[in-house]
Amino acid sequence: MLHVTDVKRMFHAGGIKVLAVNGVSFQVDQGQFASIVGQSGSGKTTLMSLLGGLDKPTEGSIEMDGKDIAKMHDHSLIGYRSKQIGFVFQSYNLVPNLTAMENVMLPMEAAKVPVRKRKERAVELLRAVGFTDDQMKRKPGKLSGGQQQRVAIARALANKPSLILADEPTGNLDSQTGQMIFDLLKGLAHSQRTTVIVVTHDLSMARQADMMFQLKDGKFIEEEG
Ligand SMILES: Nc1ncnc2c1ncn2[C@@H]1O[C@H](COP(=O)(O)OP(=O)(O)OP(=O)(O)O)[C@@H](O)[C@H]1O
Repeated sequence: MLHVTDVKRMFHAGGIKVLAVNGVSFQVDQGQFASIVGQSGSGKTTLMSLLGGLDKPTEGSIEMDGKDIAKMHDHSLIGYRSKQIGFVFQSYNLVPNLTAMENVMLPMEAAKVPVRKRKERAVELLRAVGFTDDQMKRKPGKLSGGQQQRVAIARALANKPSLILADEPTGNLDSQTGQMIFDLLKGLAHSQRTTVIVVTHDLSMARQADMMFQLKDGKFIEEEG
């Protein structure tokens, strides 16, 4: 379903050319849980931006269900992002003055899902990430980091995306909570048949994915370390 072929992304910084992504190819099937691991500056965030349609490659193709997003115009990319991609960030990015329920309902409101359906789906998703009815009514400030990330994951799933992109989703969590979030994402990839790609710099976590890609200087390398 996701087919990336020889993707490059070059930046010009102060007269110097930087190949942040330098010829990356891979394929991930529906419902697979993949990890991208690499040190700081290896090109992880740049690659995720390209996959999420937030940036365009200098060369190469990124086919999602047969459509090359590298060739899409800006208005089609906006549609691609809102309908097909769910984003999960290191810093959760929840709206602080909305409850967990309301945060999960927000993307459905943007997609014009009827109110009753929004509520039903938000409850279903929050239960799937382990929330009780009482916790659903709390605002982010009254939830732990791990719980906030669970809300963010439920929100990312709201519009039934084909692909979830999670950039360092466990980066702000202690190792035990981080492992639980990682397991949750893996379980959801399989149970909801949503492809999940997680970026991490934690090799031991990355190894637990169905497939692991190791980035170094913008290229995939054979596993090391
Ligand atoms: N907008 C930009 N302009 C110029 N250079 C950039 C730009 N974005 C990224 N780079 C360069 O591309 C390389 C890859 O950066 P990127 O942010 O993708 O790495 P990363 O693996 O996500 O790092 P980190 O783990 O620190 O977030 C780095 O050398 C970076 O300086």
